[in-house]
Amino acid sequence: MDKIRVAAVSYLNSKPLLYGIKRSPELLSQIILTEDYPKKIGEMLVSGEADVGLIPVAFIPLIPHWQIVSDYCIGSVGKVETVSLFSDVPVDKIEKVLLDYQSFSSVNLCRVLFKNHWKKEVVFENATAGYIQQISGTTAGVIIGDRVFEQKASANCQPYIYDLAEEWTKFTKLPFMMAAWIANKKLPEDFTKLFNEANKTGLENIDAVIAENPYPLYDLKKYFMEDISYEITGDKLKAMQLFITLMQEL
Ligand SMILES: C=C(O[C@@H]1C=C(C(=O)O)C=C[C@H]1O)C(=O)O
Repeated sequence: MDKIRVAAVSYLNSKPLLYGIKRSPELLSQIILTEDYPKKIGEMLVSGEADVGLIPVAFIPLIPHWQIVSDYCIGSVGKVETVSLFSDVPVDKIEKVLLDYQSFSSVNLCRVLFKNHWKKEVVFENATAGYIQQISGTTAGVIIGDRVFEQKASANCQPYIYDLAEEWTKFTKLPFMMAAWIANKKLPEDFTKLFNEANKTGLENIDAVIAENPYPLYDLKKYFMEDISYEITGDKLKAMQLFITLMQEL
């Protein structure tokens, strides 16, 4: 059989899920693993360049035969820390929002929140690399992933930081699921079983995952154990459905 092409998010939040995959010779002999930023890997699943990916759930409507293939995801219950809207002014004064080119879920989440939660019209602009320098005055910006920690630590960090996962939970009383392992075709069951077990290995060995990824800007134990919520639950699936519905109404 051809190797299964697996695409994963290259951020810190995915390290616990990838830890066991990278340590399973049986799995590694069956796959080709690529790591990139979330929007890129979502596009790879849509175009058929990958068979399974830890992709932003906002891509689901673009994948006809999508299926979730693991019990684990990149999710949150309230605050997540790394899906943020940075601004010089409070949300009611924002006029324009630069949307992170690396994201597809959080940028759509931001639009859903402006319309339904903050009930405020603003101009959205799809940003390109370097956009973080343009966040200023009434122009805010969405930033996701490790760059949020960098921005918070930088001398020119904005005074207002809205955690979009927390705002979603305030709005819906639900958790959130930004990304999940999604396949664009049916995959062999013995593969998905092995894959799921490998996902769990890192979550059961968080100290080893942290030792392998030293990070000076944030407490990764808190990040992996309290901020990111990795298990897919009924409420996360409910949140995903609601999010996709609201996104399609934009
Ligand atoms: C919590 C996060 O969730 C991420 C946000 C995504 C998105 O906005 O499309 C996709 C994958 C996740 O890695 C993060 O990036 O820190």
